[in-house]
Amino acid sequence: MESAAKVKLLGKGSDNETQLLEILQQQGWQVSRHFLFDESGACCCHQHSVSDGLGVVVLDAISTDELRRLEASMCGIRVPWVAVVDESALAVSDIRHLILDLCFGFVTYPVDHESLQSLLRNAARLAHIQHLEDDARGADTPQDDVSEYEMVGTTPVMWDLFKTIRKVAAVDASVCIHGESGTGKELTAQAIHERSHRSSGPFQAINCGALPDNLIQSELFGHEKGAFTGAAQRKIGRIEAADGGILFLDEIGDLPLDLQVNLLRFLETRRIQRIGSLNEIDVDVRVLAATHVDLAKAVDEGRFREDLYHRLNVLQVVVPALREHPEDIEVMARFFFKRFAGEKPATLRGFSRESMAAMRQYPWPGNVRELINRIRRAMVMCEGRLIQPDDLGIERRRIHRHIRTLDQSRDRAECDAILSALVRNKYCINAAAEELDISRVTMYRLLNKHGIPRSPAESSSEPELA
Ligand SMILES: Nc1ncnc2c1ncn2[C@@H]1O[C@H](COP(=O)(O)OP(=O)(O)OP(=O)(O)O)[C@@H](O)[C@H]1O
Repeated sequence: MESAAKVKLLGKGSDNETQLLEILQQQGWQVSRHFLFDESGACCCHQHSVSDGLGVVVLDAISTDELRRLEASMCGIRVPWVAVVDESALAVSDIRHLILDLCFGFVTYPVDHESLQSLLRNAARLAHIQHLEDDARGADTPQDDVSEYEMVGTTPVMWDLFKTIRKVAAVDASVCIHGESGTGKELTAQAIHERSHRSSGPFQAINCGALPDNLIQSELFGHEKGAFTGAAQRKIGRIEAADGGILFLDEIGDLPLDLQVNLLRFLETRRIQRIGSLNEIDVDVRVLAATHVDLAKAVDEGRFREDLYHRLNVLQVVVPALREHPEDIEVMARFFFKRFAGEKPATLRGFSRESMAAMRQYPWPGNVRELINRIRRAMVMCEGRLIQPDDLGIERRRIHRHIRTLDQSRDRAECDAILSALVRNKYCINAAAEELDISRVTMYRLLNKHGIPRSPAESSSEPELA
């Protein structure tokens, strides 16, 4: 634990620091003193980091902007931080957050020598067991917890989805689940299954786009031994295996046309014939299908049978894209953080505010699946205490930062309101303007002012605010 006796004292060069330096030296700590910010205003505490010591950060006369830079920098340093702060500064929420999120503890002026000594000793002990823990941690197994099928969402669009799931689960008709890739279509199908009277029966899922044409027939309907070359054993198909339960046909738009005929026949007769068999078998299965393509268009273009479309599309469920409910991102992020907590380093505590802001503004082309992947990777790779935008692989320059004045705050609120209205109205500018109760002309002026894209396709170059 000797190495933990090293203390880095960081501040803006105040007299308080000079006194602290003397106190710490008297107490026997090996102290080195450093400036928090360089001449350009960049926070340089990471330049002075030690992997085996303690950090004392003096939060005297520090602006909101400096706090943000400090937070980002401290996050990347795995040492226990002790803050020294004026009692009055605890009224500032940014300072409170920095202490709560990143510090082991804090002391206020006038500094009580004994309290500081005991705080630092405890911090040093914590650093010591942290090292032991880090050394002991091998390859943890991923933790897929019991809430695997739990759907998270607190926004009106998600409440609508939950309501629809409950209604649809109560009946036995076919359902077509529409939604972009990774939005949660399969999870929706599982939720319908769980809430339906078939919940004690099987849930069989098959991705119609993932199997070669020659295999999908036997995968769906099964085959008898010797039915074709390579059919060494009898195989029960997914439809038969789902007897008494639910068959989930993902990417139904990819089902080859000849198999669409067979599926339609099954839906009409509720009977199947294994390949190579002359017998028909009664099967009691409810079919849920999912698609990320516009099936009605596929019908118009002759790629999907109209009769099958109507058979499957008795009830519809639309799963919203993540960008349509960005307000859910925070709660989802925390949910997935908990789910994969077993894979994270012990020091990692959560997300920085910058990363939360970045996630809210990112367009999420891969939806919830992409959110999960980015969070999971960030949790494994992050070396600091809070996940930063870089850990998530989301570009920092796209994030709204450094708000200094009331005007800038208003600008940001205006920009956020316009973006949300556009997303809610699927980028229909008239509808968004109407919702915001402004004219089209004003809407265009504001779009130009904030550099907001006029269509989702343009949204990869998001606006940047001061
Ligand atoms: N609302 C949600 N709450 C919690 N987890 C979710 C939610 N929506 C989706 N997920 C998770 O996101 C991942 C992707 O969901 P799912 O596989 O259901 O999407 P999908 O739309 O079927 O994808 P694809 O189009 O690729 O088939 C899964 O791990 C799922 O558990």
